Amino acid sequence: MAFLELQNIKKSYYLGKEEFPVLNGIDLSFDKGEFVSILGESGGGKSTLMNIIGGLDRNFEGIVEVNGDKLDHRQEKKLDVYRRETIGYIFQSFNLINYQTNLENVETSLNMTTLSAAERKDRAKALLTKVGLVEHLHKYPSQLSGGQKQRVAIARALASDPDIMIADEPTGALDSVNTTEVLELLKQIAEEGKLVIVVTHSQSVAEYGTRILHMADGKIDEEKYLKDKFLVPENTKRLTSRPLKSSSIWDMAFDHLKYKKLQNFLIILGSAIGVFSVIIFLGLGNGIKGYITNQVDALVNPNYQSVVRNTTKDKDASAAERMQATAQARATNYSSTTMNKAMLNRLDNVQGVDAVYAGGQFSNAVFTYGNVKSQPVQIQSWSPQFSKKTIKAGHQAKSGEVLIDQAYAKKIQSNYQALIGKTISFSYMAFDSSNRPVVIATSAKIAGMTDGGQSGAMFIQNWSTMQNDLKKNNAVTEANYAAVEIKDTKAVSATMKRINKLQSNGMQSFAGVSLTDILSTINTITSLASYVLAAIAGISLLVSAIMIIVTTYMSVSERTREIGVLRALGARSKDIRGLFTNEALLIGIISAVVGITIAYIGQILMNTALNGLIHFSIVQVSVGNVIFAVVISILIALIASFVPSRRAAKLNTIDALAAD
Ligand SMILES: Nc1ncnc2c1ncn2[C@@H]1O[C@H](COP(=O)(O)OP(=O)(O)OP(=O)(O)O)[C@@H](O)[C@H]1O
Repeated sequence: MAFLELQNIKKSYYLGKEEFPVLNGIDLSFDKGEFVSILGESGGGKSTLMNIIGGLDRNFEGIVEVNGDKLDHRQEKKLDVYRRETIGYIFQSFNLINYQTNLENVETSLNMTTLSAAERKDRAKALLTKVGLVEHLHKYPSQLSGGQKQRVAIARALASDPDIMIADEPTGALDSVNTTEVLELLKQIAEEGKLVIVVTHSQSVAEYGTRILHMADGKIDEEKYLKDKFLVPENTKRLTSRPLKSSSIWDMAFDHLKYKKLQNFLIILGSAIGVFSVIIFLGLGNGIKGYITNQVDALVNPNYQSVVRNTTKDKDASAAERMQATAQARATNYSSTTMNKAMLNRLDNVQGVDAVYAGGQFSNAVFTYGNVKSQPVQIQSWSPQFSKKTIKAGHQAKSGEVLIDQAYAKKIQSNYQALIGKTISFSYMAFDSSNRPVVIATSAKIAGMTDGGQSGAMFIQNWSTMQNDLKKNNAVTEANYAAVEIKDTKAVSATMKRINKLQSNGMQSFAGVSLTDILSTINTITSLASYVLAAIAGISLLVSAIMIIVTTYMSVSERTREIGVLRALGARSKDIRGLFTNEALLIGIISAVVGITIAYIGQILMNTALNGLIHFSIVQVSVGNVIFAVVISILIALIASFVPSRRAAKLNTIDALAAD
């Protein structure tokens, strides 16, 4: 029984419904050790027959039997294995992979065997030595002559130790010297016991073989035996094949990435800028939120909240609106705004409230030192709600003392701290029990200076000192606001809600805005703004996605032949998809790393630059932000490469090999 048998092979091409028969029933048998040349007119069907023998063409009629086993052309996986183990291809136009060295080209075929890395390297070197290219191992195909390229291709075809070597016009692009050298190599391969089938137009090339077949009109019309077939050595050690290793697919993707340096550098730069901007905006959002919280914490203690008596009947008014109404009512109907003991006790009994501190706030206070008058300001009693950090010089106001605003103190004299201990006069407006205005004109020792920052100027006395002045002038001494202490920071919001719900005579009793709520609103707005900015920055990621799509498409078209060669060597369609997906993934990963690095440097630079101004790290990139950016970058690369990689994987091998 022959090693390779073709029985009644028929093949037609169709143009619409019109049939163009190419092979009209071919019966042939081949043995190992034969060197068979196929001659024939152009368009006679030689290449078509080769593709069928080589397991590239699946649409034909008839039977191909190899070593007694029928080859099932419907099973793609089996054909992949068949090409990997049994067939070696040599093409007229060499079809070497241009971004791999000669050694790597041969190794690519060996990467589909179970040999170890060292064994693969040794075998690739030995094969290139055998074809006379030991000095050119690390050169690229573009650095070789045509004859040398074809010898690399022969070494690659031999790498997996196939039984059948198919060469379609292997000398078509070579001069006579190189032709002889290549034919000698092919003859040597046949002598080693392989079946060599060569398609040629040249009678002299055909004469090299052991048998000549002539094709015309899709049939073998002549067959001539020139010599005996070569003896097949027995028990030759065979290589075991395996699918292309995934590490090799990564290596190839990386090699191609390096080969197209400039193009990929630009894409990576574009994507990295996108990643950088997204991270920086998210980090800026964190920083601004942190900054606001920090600023507010520096001014007020979140565990103390201001509460005033409610004066409006409008139940739908927000707590802030009701507080505003009370502030206005102080000037027109003062007695409606004061809180007596019973009211303060009521507050104290609210679940979550740990203590209640009564206090007073009066507007239209004017301070006078020498002839330096202040603007009309508010004077208020010290509340535990205030942060001690607001006192910039001196100490808290004790009995008979007052804390004055630092900016005003500076206006009085430049060495303003020398004012501590000096007496200052001031007046403010209060009310008597009949709601008539009473001017409190008094004086106090300056205890120190405050800086209210964003919340404005702060003039502060202790409540009992203020009450004394009020009493002396027959003004109402009841509190007009209270600070409630809520020790459990998490309970602040809920406790304030309870206070706002308390009612008497059908209207709410109190009004109080939780600073925590305001803060969380501000923080929500800041987060939103930073997400919007990050999303805008994300547009550049979209652009990079488009760039990846375009380059992967371009890459697929440029590398169509490479795809064909890899398939002919036995790579599976999913290996081809992996090749392009991996390259896009590498771009995504490198972009993320570069983007994160620039963002990290940017964060340091921006924080250093702004630290003098705000004493706060305004960009605070979190680990979560970084992970988010990496995931987005990789996802975009994956999604962008999805369609082009699939297209590459689905390419028909014969068409791919015929690509220009
Ligand atoms: N994909 C295809 N679609 C339609 N017709 C095709 C296709 N491929 C090949 N043919 C036709 O099939 C016939 C045989 O082509 P094939 O390439 O096998 O011939 P060949 O003998 O190898 O020719 P040459 O010596 O010029 O390479 C030709 O007439 C060709 O036009």
